[in-house]
Amino acid sequence: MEKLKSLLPDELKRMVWNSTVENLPAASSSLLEFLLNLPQFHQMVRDLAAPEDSLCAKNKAAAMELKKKGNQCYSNGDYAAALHCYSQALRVAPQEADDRDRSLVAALFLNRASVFHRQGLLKECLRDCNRALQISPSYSKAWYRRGKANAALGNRQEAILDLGVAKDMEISLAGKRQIECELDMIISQRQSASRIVDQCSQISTGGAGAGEPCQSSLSCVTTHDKGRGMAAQCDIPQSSLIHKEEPYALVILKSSRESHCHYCLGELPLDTVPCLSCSIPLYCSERCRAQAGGGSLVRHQEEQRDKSYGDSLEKHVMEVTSLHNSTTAVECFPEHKHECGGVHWPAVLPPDVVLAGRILAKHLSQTGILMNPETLITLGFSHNYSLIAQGTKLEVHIYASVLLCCLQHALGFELPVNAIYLSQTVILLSQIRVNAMAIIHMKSVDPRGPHAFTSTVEQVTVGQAIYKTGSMFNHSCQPNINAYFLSRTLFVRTTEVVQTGFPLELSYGPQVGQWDCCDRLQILEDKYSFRCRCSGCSELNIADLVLNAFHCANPDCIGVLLDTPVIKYETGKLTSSHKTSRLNGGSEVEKINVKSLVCLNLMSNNSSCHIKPASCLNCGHYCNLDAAREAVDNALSCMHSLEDAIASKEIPSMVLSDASRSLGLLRSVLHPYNKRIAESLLDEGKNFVVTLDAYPRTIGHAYLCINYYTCEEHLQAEDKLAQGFCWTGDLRSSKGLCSSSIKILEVLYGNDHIVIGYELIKLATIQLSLDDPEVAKTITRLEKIFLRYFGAHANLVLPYLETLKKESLPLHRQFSSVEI
Ligand SMILES: C[S@@+](CC[C@H](N)C(=O)[O-])C[C@H]1O[C@@H](n2cnc3c(N)ncnc32)[C@H](O)[C@@H]1O
Repeated sequence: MEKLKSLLPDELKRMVWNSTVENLPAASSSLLEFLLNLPQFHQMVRDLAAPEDSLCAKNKAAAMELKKKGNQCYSNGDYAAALHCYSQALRVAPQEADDRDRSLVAALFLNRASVFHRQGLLKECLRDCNRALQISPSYSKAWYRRGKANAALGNRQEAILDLGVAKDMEISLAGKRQIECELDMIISQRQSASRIVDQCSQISTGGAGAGEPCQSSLSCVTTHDKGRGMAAQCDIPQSSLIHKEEPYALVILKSSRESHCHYCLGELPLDTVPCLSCSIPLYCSERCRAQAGGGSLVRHQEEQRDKSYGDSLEKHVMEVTSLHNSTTAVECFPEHKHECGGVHWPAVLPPDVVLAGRILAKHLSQTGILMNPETLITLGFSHNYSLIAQGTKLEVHIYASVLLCCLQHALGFELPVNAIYLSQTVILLSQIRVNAMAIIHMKSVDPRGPHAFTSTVEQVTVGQAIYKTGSMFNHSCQPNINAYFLSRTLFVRTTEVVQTGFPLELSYGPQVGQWDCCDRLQILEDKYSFRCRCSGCSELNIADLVLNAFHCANPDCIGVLLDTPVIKYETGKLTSSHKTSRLNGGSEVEKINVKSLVCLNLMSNNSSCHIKPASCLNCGHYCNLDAAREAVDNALSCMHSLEDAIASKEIPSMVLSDASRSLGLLRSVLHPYNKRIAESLLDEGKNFVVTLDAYPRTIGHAYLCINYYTCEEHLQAEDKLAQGFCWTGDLRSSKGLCSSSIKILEVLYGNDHIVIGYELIKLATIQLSLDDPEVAKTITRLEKIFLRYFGAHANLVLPYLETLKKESLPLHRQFSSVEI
């Protein structure tokens, strides 16, 4: 990209930089003319789109090498390494490749099944046997392995049938005898059968609450300040499911490519299913692969059935080896199909460019030839082209040109590369910038796993997608709806009662309580190019006043001292409207800060009255803010040392006591609800990814929730200390700090905000570790908050909730039992 940019003449760059929607075709025409005459551009497109030069194509030699390596690892008992080799081999093995007259792919599936069997992963073993048998129905070893896995799973009847087929197919006498022994053993066991369920069918068919109907009470309205948006057509109760939608187009993010299914975005199982024509995507099941356009298994050419079995065996063979039983046709757009076959571009281009390619391909497949390029704009999304920064504009143009040429390789000349289509693709990319939604999943903890408490629980952005109706919801920093995802499906739920005609607005990211007004406005302008006009940014609210405030110099006064930028934004609100928004936190907050708000309101009504920086809004006391800032910087550097110590998993007691002192200092200089007391000093939860096997279970337990919470922006200074105390085993101190951080969050966000829910998870796990019966109350409150945000889907979104509930039951009973 940089190389191409550097080759463009300055005049052309200026033309693109200064282009508007109106003169876009002229700029596109000049750019395209230049690029199409540039050998480097053609080379780049060839590198990305020509399958013959691609490293992403299937490669039999590489697959054979990996198979050999896998076999060595298997013989040495290194099953994890063998599994890795076989999975990699499956990724690059061509479907039609043979290995000693047997399908190479079938042999690899069977080898991987053997590894799973050794590792006790019987369902994975069974699925891989099925795959081997669908390609090679007469693979006796695969029938044998299937029989053994079914027997171990207690599926006695299936096992008997499998081994019956294996025995019939086995040529050697010794082999037949061994199978007979197995059969006798199984027949003598009396266990009931159960079939295994497809990996992601639970989500796609529902699971608890997934069948919940939507309230069809939305209408699309237009306002002068926010454009189109959604509003309530009638009064909608809190926690109602108001919208459910499949994506128009979706792309997985690079960071999740090796860990999540490229279609449903669920976490990948160990028995991954690769694309059959290229080595890029991985799927969790054949069904997802078929839906994405990654192809379906085909029967190996040598597999001529010249043998017939008895009736029951015949039926069994047909059922197991049928190529269609796992990929029942589901109506969908095969979104990977056009970019498959070993081309590089889906692996190299940024996700929003790949997403644009998927949208174009879908549009083309639905409408036939793109006769009228104007129809692209009528996809109906708003865009921010004229507001994009100059440098970014140039990149958008070059990416659009590359994408069009790559797509033409796949789709042929139905997709012409000309100025009109380039302009449309540029607009499409600007639409994606404004309308694409980040698909966020919570990384689940398997409560049944042997290391349940060693897993981290965090929010992971796994994909980016366009939802046609979902994109119509406007933003508010004080949202009244919550958007979340199960698999790739978008769900939208009200988080409060919404009256008829009121706008239904979600948060695009920043919320009141999380950042102050100035930061929120900046983020929204940078990312979405709009000036937010929500209630949070136009009406006074407690959180915006206290987030960056200092403590009054008079220790007995609880009024706020504001810095100059905050004063600018807060008084700006007053001139535009004289309203006071939610007083989060109820009576306590009103007591503390209502005076400040009244003071601000008075000033707004009296133009001769000005808010003075560094003077308390309550009592007028002056404070030296420079000295206060210096003290804060020193305290924060101690907190950073604690953060480093936690990351290195060794916390010297000095660091912990310095951090405790610093917290005291922060509390004396900053307003009690200042963001920096509450703010995360850590980036993400990644520093906390630790194996807790080495730690006592109680600490591990308490620690889990901390991992969880670090995904949030706001990890309190108290939180940091709470982590430190967890590590040193001082769970009581940890619990105290956690409780005070909840109090701050209640003021900033309101009592039942999801952020409080995340913090309560942490409190509950600490309480569980302490055998504290109060945990019952914490979990009841936690459930109420999750119900508000996720309704009946709460347990699907965060399966860990169920684990917590189960763990707390004994304590709950103890707490509620009658004294005798
Ligand atoms: C995802 S679209 C929402 C639908 C859009 N209003 C439309 O007419 O298509 C995002 C765009 O809506 C507008 N918008 C959304 N929330 C807004 C807000 N709080 N204040 C001002 N404009 C907003 C901005 O133009 C933003 O780029």
